[in-house]
Amino acid sequence: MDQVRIIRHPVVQHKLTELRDLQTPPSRFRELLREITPLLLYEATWDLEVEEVPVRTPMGEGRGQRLRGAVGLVPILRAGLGMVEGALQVFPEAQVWHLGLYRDERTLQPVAYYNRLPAQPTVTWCFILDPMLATGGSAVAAVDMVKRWGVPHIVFVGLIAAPEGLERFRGAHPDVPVYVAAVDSHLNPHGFIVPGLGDAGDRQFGTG
Ligand SMILES: O=P(O)(O)OC[C@H]1O[C@H](OP(=O)(O)OP(=O)(O)O)[C@H](O)[C@@H]1O
Ligand SMILES: O=c1cc[nH]c(=O)[nH]1
Ligand SMILES: [Mg+2]
Repeated sequence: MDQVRIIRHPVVQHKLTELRDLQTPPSRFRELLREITPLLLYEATWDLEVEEVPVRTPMGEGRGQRLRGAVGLVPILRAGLGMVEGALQVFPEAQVWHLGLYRDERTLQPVAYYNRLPAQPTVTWCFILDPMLATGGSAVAAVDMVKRWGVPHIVFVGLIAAPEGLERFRGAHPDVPVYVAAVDSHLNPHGFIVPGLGDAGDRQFGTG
């Protein structure tokens, strides 16, 4: 399987275009991010395992399927926070484990500032949520942390990736699938995705 999947669904692309638009204010940006995340997860969850179970309907006995294994959502602060609510609509019982990473503006290296993952893994599947994969440093660092935690199945779910970042990510974690709505042209000299959408954290929270 190609480990990078671009979700080209028309509804996803419609919402992504509004997210990119510099006129979109933070309130609408947050709403769009909440709306688009379940659509991304729909595609990113095809490989989840199920088990056959009996089900009693008002009309009698039937057979059904139930998801197997606990799901963890791992938003990368800050921007990944905006994807949590939409992801919880898909997995209301998921555990949410936050990772705090920011990119040093000068070196573009990720700096970890929050990680309360317990010693032992508590989930089987882990969906790492971050709208932007630019140089790939933050995504690689997040997967490093989740792998050290010991989760067997890890998937990265984002909105926009840069080709440079995807190459770096594939080099570091070829086993981890990446689902995004777009792969853009390139990174500018400051490490921003072009055309991208700007700083996803600032656009959500009205900062910067
Ligand atoms: O692929 P990279 O080059 O590592 O860049 C991507 C990272 O940059 C953004 O976070 P940022 O550092 O702006 O932190 P913030 O979400 O707190 O604004 C974004 O949400 C990613 O985490
Ligand atoms: O374009 C970019 C690059 C990194 N982080 C963002 O939020 N946007
Ligand atoms: Mg930011």
